[in-house]
Amino acid sequence: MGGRGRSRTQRKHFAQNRENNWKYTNNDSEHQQNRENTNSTWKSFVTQNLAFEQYYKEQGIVPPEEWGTFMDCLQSELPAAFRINSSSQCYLEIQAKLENDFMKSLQEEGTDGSEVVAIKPLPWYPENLAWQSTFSRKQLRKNKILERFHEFLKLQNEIGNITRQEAVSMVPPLFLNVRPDDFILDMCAAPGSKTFQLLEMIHHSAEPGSVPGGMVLANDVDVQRCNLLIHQTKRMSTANLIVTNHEAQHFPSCHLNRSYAKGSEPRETKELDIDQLLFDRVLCDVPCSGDGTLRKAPDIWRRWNAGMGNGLHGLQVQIAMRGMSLLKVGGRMVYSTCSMNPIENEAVVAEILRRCGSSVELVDVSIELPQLARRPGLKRWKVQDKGMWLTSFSEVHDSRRAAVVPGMFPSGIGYVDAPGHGDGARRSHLPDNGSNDDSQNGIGMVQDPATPTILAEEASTLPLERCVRIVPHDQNSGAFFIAVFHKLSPLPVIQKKPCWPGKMTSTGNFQSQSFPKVKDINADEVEQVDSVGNQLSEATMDDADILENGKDEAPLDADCTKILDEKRLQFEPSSDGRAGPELVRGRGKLQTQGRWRGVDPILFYRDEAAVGQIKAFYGIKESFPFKGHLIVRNSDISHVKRVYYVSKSVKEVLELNFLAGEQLKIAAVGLKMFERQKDVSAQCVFRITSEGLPLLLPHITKQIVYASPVDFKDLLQYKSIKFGDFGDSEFREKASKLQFGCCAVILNKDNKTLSEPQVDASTISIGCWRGRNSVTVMVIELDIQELLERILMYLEEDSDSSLLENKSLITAEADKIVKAD
Ligand SMILES: C[S@@+](CC[C@H](N)C(=O)[O-])C[C@H]1O[C@@H](n2cnc3c(N)ncnc32)[C@H](O)[C@@H]1O
Repeated sequence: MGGRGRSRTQRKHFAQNRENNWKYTNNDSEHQQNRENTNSTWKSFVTQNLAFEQYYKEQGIVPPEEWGTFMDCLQSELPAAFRINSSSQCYLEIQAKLENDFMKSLQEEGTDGSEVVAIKPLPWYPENLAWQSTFSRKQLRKNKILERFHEFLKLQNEIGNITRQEAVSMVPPLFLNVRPDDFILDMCAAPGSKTFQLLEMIHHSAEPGSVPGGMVLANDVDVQRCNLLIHQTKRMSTANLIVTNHEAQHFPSCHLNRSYAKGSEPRETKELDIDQLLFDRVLCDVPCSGDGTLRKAPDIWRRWNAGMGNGLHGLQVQIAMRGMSLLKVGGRMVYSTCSMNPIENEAVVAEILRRCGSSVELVDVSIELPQLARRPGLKRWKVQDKGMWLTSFSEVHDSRRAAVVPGMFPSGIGYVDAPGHGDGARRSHLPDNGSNDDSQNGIGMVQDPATPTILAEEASTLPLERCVRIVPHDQNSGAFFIAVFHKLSPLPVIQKKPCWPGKMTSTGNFQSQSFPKVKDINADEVEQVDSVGNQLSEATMDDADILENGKDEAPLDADCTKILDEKRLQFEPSSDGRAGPELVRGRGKLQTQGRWRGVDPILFYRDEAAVGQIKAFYGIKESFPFKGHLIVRNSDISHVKRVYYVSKSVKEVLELNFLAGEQLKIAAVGLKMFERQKDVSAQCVFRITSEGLPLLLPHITKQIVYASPVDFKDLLQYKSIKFGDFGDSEFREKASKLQFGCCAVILNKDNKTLSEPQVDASTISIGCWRGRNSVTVMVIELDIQELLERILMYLEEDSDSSLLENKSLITAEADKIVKAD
């Protein structure tokens, strides 16, 4: 399929098979025409919504002369985009394949005879790591000519070498300026594409076998989506991740509390580096109406209404405020949505600035990512409620004050009902943020109650132009909104202003109305929350609050490893990995993780004998931080099935969490490094997992054997080979001298004589099982397929004809696997 030398006829056929979704003209009548002839693949969806058009025209999110182009773009399918995982072993190979193979083979001939680029790196993404094609995902699936490229994307995505992700969704993590040692909180993380990106960033420059100093704590309220996130991030094989399941607006504080340590199992917590869980970077990619994804999810056209954004504003403010309180001084927080609605964007940013006052600044990022086309944030907008346009809170009818709050308006100014209200009497302003009167920022614009209110259209005096708006037609993408905050000092004690539905009384108190299950974010930080004006301090969470929050949460299926495990186990002899904690639950015993019922526990693995046996069997070097870094998820230590490895950073957070009374409800943590095997003849019952091997390999001195390219290929192809059938006598001899049990087979690319194990970034290795008479591969089919393809590529470069003879066999094997998948 495909290939560099594709003929002209093929190219024309290819051109006819796809829509021309990269060419736009500026002629408006043409646009109208285009819109009427909505492209065929979208016929099943209505791609119009008059309320949408009326709303955004009125909000002025693009100038009137661009409206046609904007709508045309929204009504066309989104080009597919993907990111190369820079921490993957073969990311340079993937880059080379895209540049040297697909970029050329997918080129299309333009109408004027010129070549049109079909895939290209996104110019604003560093190091050519992100790519965009001119085909939509649907076209990739359906178009025969794109089949080879599509198969490539699918395979690399599953393995974790690339992540298919909408281009603009890659932007927020870039604005976080992540460093390898950062502690990062991803507050609304599922399904996890940005979490994956954040992990890539902290792992980017890590040497093989080294663990970066930072960590990512990825949180989501939705259990099912949390499971997706865990599945997604498993492809990363990282020891630096914790996944939690909380409402972000109530994300717990973890404060060192020595009293919790009493009576619990002994922990190595004498010297904790941290005594409070705060983060260097916080990502608030909040739930939103999502109309920036219309090109990818056209069903939103049908569902869209202005109320969607209004309904989310309060929650978005709460989540962002909680994020801000968990951010370290000097840290950066990114607030983002895939919505175009100013109520979910600028209005939220303005409210954060008003609440945080001079503790926080909105960062001007105009010189960052210079190639990214963006527009400044809006300073003026209106609120639409029940079809009515409102320019200030004074216009909100009493009966609607539960739904429309002052913070939604550019000034953020609320009003109290003055005597005589209802018959057109004057209204006076309420203090917005008493202790943060910062006229430069436009904060605390408290008007003299005697001054008559001017009901002119409001404009914010906050520097909202620093926000980043990405509109679809600037670079043929989805729409996104991003705001970057810098925390300058601890959050001040401020007059708290409610943002949830409610009503101001004439005494200035706020009567909360129904906003079920959503407390004000600052509730976590104040002693009493029932009226405006409570004291706000830095993050402290009352334990009782957490218990209360936890009560009605659904039990979490913490063992999300099972999706992948089920695949893996098909090829792994004697594995008892299925007997996970969910089976224990099946027998009627509900696991508990501290205070969290239905969640598998987190325990440091302190079985000295077992840990010592693992260490001795694989000859794990003293220099490798091992003891104290192992975690199990089963309270019955005698039945440990999986052992997870955690980085120093994650270890610290876990230890702090224990000392804080297990505030965090942890769904997944660390890297699965060992798994128990049933084979009793093995000296060590724990095998090294495929995901654990790359990290451990540079640190083990035993159970390693080097294989020639031919023997390595044979192993992958036949899965199990008797000692006598290996071609290389040295390998045969060395393999037969290994102890029974798990071993690592390393590809000796150059057939060198190696006395010492040598591991670098290009080392290819697989986990195997040394049985009585044979060696058996313990790798899932998908990885086998990828490895076979890489070896094929390597053989292509090699001039040894005896190796080349095997090429067709390998290709056939790889094809067989693709088809079976
Ligand atoms: C825009 S999506 C996040 C996308 C994600 N950051 C990514 O890049 O893959 C919003 C997420 O917020 C979650 N969510 C909704 N309400 C939440 C809350 N109160 N606390 C935490 N997460 C919430 C949803 O389950 C959803 O997964």
